[in-house]
Amino acid sequence: MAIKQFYLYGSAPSTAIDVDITPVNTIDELKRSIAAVYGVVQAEGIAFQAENEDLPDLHDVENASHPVGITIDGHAVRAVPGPRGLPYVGNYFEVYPDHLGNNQRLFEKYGPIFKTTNMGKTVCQTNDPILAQIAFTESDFFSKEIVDDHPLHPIKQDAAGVFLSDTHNPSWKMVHKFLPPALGPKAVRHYAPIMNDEVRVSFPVFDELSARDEAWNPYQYMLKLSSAAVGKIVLGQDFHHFESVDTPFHRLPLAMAELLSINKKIASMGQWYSQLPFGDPKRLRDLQQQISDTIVSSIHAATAAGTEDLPLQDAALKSADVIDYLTRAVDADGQHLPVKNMVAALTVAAGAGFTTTSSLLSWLVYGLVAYDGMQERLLQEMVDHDFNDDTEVTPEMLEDLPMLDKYIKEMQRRHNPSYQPGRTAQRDVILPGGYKLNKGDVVIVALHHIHMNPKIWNNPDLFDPDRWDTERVKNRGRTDYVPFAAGQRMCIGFNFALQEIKIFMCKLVWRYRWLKEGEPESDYDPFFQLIRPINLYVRTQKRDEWPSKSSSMMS
Ligand code: HEM
Repeated sequence: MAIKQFYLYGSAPSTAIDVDITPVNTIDELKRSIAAVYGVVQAEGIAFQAENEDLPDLHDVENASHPVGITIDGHAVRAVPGPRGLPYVGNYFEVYPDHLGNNQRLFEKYGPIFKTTNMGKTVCQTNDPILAQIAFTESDFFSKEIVDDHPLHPIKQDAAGVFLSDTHNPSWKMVHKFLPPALGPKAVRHYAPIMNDEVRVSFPVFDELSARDEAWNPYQYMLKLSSAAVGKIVLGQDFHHFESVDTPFHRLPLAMAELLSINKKIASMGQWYSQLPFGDPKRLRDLQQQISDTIVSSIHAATAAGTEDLPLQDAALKSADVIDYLTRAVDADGQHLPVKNMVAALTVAAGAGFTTTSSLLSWLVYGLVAYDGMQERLLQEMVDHDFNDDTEVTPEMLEDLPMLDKYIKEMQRRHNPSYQPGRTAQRDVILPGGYKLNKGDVVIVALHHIHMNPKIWNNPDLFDPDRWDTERVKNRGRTDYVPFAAGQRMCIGFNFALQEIKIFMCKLVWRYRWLKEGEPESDYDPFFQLIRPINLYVRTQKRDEWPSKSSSMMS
């Protein structure tokens, strides 16, 4: 038996442990064995050395007379760097309120991964696409496990299966079997008419706002619009959001938006705060109950309709809405999704559905008034495709609107609503670059900062939809652009979101001219769980003329 002593370079040689290298025949096999012992994610990054001499071949390692040091990508193995914190609050005042700006500064100072502690919660953040890909891949190394330090911990809910529960919880597998077919590309196509109707219903209100010629805050109305669509398509409910300019919000979207806002605050304040029996934590629990009660009533109403059971894929195409789908859909064993999972999953799908799309729609409106020429180019594309006031926007039409597509892609690069999907180390792990994590450490894939990483994106601050036509962007890496995350726990609603947003944008850009009111404020709301614009005001004018077709389209 050939036993050699190995240690992680960067630690003292006295920490070396015995490893039996008898079964190993090549240097690559040795690297793989060592990777398995130490949890090195990419074995090919391993190199060996002793007494500051490189040991490139197997026989060099075999003949070494001292403990063999292990380096990763030419680096010593090191803890994830980060700023020193203050007692109790940690790095809170260094990160908040401008967490996007401050985290950018920390990436510039510490490199592709850094660690901060805020009020007792410690997370690592990465803006590196390779590290992101490793974290996003459900594996022996990482999983979505919502531990105490995870940003979703205050609203963790096992029964939800999706979004708010651990991948290892059996409810994830269960809900993930039932919910995605209802949000897959085919199912979403059959919701296009409802999406057209929802935006049409909003016209009298936007007409009235245009006639008043007053400045208004688009977020409130985009929230009304996107929650109305999700209310109809996911929950089968009419929220009556567009009866007049001042119609109040339905209590369900209001409760969900408040819940997210409170969660962001609780998550940034730490574990002790979430345990309080009064104040924000109590309000959070009350809101959760209120939302669940409303959804239970919707399920009862759908079940009372007594429709036939159908296999998952058929149910997805024949159901009137997602709630109708879930009450009818049965799996290969003829089983329904249990009601407790149904309530929680519907709550999550509805909440995830409209909070994200309302923020993105608001940024898209922001782009119409902030970025020169965008509105004109989007309108021209519709003119060239023979749009008119009554055009029913179909999924087929959307496939042939490249400007709209790249405008939305660029907006999700520059101002994506979601920014902090977290994954948890399942064992002690050594990442490329030699960064060592302990089991239970949380890595946040900083979506905004990947999208703003100058190593990936030329001139990342510049809003430039045409970059999507360049070879560099077309040939980008798999995790260079991840607005919906990646891997098994990525967004299952992205088909829904993109179709809805495209239909709404077509209709709203066709019908209204969007005008700047003051200097558009690109600042985001630092106290919201998602990135949404704050203090954005616009005015609209109902269009009464449109440009002519481009000359290239005349023939
Ligand atoms: C612009 C719109 C949207 C964005 C940017 C977005 C983004 C994301 C991201 C980043 C995740 C991963 C979260 C994590 O890993 O912790 C996610 C998950 C999810 N999203 Fe979306 N989303 C959008 C719209 C929607 C819509 C419209 C729906 C449903 C109607 C939806 C339903 C979900 C669900 C259920 C999950 C959890 C999947 C799972 O846990 O396996 N999303 N979304």
